[in-house]
Amino acid sequence: MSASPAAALWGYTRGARARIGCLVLLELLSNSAVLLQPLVARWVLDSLETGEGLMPPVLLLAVVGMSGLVLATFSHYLLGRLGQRLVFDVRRGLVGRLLHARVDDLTRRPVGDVLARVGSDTTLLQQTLSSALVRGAVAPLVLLATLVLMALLDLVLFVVLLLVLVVTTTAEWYVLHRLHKATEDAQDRVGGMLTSIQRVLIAFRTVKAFGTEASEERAITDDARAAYRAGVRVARLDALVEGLAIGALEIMFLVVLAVGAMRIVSGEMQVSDLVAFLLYVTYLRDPVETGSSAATSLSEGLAAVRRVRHLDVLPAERDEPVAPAAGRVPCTGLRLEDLWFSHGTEPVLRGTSLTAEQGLTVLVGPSGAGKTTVLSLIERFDDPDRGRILLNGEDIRGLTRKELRGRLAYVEQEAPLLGRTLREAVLYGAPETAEADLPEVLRAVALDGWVATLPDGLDTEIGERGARMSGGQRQRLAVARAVLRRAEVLVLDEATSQLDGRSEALLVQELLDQAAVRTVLAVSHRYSLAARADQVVLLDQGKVLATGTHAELLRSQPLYRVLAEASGEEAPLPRT
Ligand SMILES: Nc1ncnc2c1ncn2[C@@H]1O[C@H](COP(=O)(O)OP(=O)(O)OP(=O)(O)O)[C@@H](O)[C@H]1O
Repeated sequence: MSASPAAALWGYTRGARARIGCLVLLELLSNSAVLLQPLVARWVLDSLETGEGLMPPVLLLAVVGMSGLVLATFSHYLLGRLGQRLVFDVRRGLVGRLLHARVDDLTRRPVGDVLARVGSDTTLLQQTLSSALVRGAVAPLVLLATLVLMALLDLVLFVVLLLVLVVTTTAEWYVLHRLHKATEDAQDRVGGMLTSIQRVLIAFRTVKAFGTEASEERAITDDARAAYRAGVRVARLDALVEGLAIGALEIMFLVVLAVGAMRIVSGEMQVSDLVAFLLYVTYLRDPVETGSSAATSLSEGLAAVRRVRHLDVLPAERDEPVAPAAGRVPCTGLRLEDLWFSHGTEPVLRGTSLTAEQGLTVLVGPSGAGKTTVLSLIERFDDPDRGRILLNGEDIRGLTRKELRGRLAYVEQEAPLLGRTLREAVLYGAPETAEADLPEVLRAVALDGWVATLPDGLDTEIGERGARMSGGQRQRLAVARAVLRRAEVLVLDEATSQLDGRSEALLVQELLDQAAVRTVLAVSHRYSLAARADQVVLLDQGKVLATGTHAELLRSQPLYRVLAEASGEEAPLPRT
């Protein structure tokens, strides 16, 4: 967040500066054509008075007018295209940042707010990065040229006009400063509203079940109202800026007309000079309006940049190996040695050590014991503060994250699915899988029967009527997806929590089959899985209390017995 918003905004134009330069030239050309017109009009009027031929000045006026029009139209199109291109570049950069961010950095942000920053804030930037930059650069030059031409036409009128200009411009800058703050506030409020909507959408069933539609509606409406009020404030200040700009020109026109008329009466000025001067006064409107709308857009853009930068500076996960080449340790599977980890000040893991070799290891423990945290460290979503993790004898910090994750297959707690169709969802992460392998894996997770009932089978779109998936079906598909990766280690977080007895029995069997050829580490509250495991590790308050079989832990660990009994599953072994 070190660069100022203005520097960051300028940074976004990298790669397009030559195009911006060409557009500035094009705009200067089209404005020059416009600025020539009053002088040619004066020539027309003088020709009328002196009786010289009218044709040359009228023809020149037409040519100059047409050239200005063509150049302005072309420039308008090119500016629009440039804006789209620059916003595309910003969005592409942001998407890259988001996807390479650290899990914790991104998941702690409300999704709605992230969406607002990537969506509406970047849309605001579009205008700023094209029209505002180019026209904002050209407008002062055009204004200067107009003023110089006016000064050459009549110095007294010019001084009068300058006084009005200074007063109104000062007022306009003051309002612009307030507009800048108001815009930032309005964008923040839109982000807040989207966050509230996202919260409700995620827990929509709970909202219905608890009958809280009305209170949620009130809360979101309050957010929407706050966004509305902030937007109205922006509109008010925007209108004020616009009004000041137009009002200033009206006053200038009247003052110039009055003073000019007096000067004609006293013989100090020609009528054709006053007409040309008045034309320049009307032309003043253009660079002043363009300048003020460029300033407005720049102000909005800077507010947007500030919000976009919050995402744009998200540090990426480092992906180079960080451990010194300490050499291999003779062990297989996963070995966790004395892991310490904290999210803040309080450690979540306090010297966790465990070994999971080929076979099924089930990690159990009370809620908040640190089970998911252990899996996060194995996947290197985070690195431990102390201790190390070995994968088949190698310190995982000696592997790139990509390499490490390629050797693991992970099923996260909510088992979210990615992909448009069921086929894409199951092949996610293993797209090279042969079509012939799919029936077997679907059978293994007991989804073959359900898929057979769908008219479009695996091509059924997820989320559409035909494929509304239950939590259990989603979990089974997530396990199938992980199995297809044929990784060295299968890591599962509560992968059987939503299954009925029959599907669970099938899935447990599949996990046992997997455990016959690879290391399977499963966090589970289901003691039916623990009962079939090669070993069970009991974690409590970030420490391993005991390791053994289900029967051994039932006998020796009161906490394990309490947890097993509380799960309400099949009766534990007799106590000693
Ligand atoms: N991103 C985070 N920031 C701060 N604290 C966190 C974060 N993630 C987890 N924690 C805390 O770390 C502790 C361990 O959480 P973890 O999710 O590992 O427990 P768990 O054993 O998997 O629990 P459960 O069985 O309920 O899923 C909890 O106290 C939790 O509140």
